[in-house]
Amino acid sequence: MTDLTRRPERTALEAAGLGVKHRRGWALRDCSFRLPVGRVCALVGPNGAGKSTLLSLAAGLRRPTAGTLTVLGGRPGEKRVRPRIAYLSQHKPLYPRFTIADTLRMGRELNPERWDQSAAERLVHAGRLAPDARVGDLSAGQRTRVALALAFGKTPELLLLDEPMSDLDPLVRHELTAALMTEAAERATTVVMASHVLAELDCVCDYLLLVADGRIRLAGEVEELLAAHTLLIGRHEQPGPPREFARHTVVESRTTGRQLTALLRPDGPVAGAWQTAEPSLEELLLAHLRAPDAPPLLTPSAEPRTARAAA
Ligand SMILES: Nc1ncnc2c1ncn2[C@@H]1O[C@H](COP(=O)(O)OP(=O)(O)OP(=O)(O)O)[C@@H](O)[C@H]1O
Repeated sequence: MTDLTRRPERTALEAAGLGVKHRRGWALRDCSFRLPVGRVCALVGPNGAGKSTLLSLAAGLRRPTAGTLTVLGGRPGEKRVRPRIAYLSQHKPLYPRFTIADTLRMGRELNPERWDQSAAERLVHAGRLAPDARVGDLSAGQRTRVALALAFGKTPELLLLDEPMSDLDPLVRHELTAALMTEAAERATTVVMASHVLAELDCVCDYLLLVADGRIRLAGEVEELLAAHTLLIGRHEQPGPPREFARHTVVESRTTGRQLTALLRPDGPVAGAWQTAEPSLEELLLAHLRAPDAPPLLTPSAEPRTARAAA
């Protein structure tokens, strides 16, 4: 029976045929995906894959060369969208002459309707930073904390973070990740977080966008993407992949001595005497990063609705 009380999931980001061309080539090409609201999404890919380009498009800082990107139902950067987004770029620009208190005051004045002073201060206090300390005198990690405080204080519906934790020590990284998760859960904030630290994404993100060479390779719920793959280990002495794999999608297959390890997207049961397991998120990502030509996979919630409507 159809549940009529169930509202369709709203969309935080939707790309259709999205492309960005720089002087030397395409940074993003023919990207189509959807990110539903309320997800914590890892944005993963090798250096130069197009992650920062995608985030800066979503923040309204640059325009696509081709296709469209919709953010919270509007155009990136437009007046009704901009106040609902916080974007922390890799460079975390802050005014070095401002004190921390000045910086938070600026946040309050620029976002009078949404500002949450206590959310911003909680983060500053947890780092034992003095409000009268000058931003220019802080370490890189301390500046990251202040930049995150500014982003949290804005109480965004969509938080775009470009490698936010890269210059933090492990303890602070842990603490700030926990704070981020608490704030996101309390307000049902959608978070998109570009990161290279694969092991740390596992417990944090429930959605994944994998970009490689400017194209979307994987998109969707982490659980569904993991469940669609199987890791196989077993004895294999012939050259090339085993014949039993022919009807399945082989993402990656490696042989060390007589042992074969493969990541498959199986189409039914896999014949043969293999040890099988569901991959960890890190195993899934590493295999796809090593095999950029593997066919892309989008789960149903990550399929753009505009494309479906047009079909
Ligand atoms: N302003 C620019 N002018 C010319 N090319 C650019 C510009 N910005 C990015 N690019 C190119 O676009 C591609 C994607 O860059 P982008 O910074 O989006 O990648 P990334 O995935 O964020 O990489 P990283 O993990 O190293 O931060 C790269 O080839 C880069 O050289």
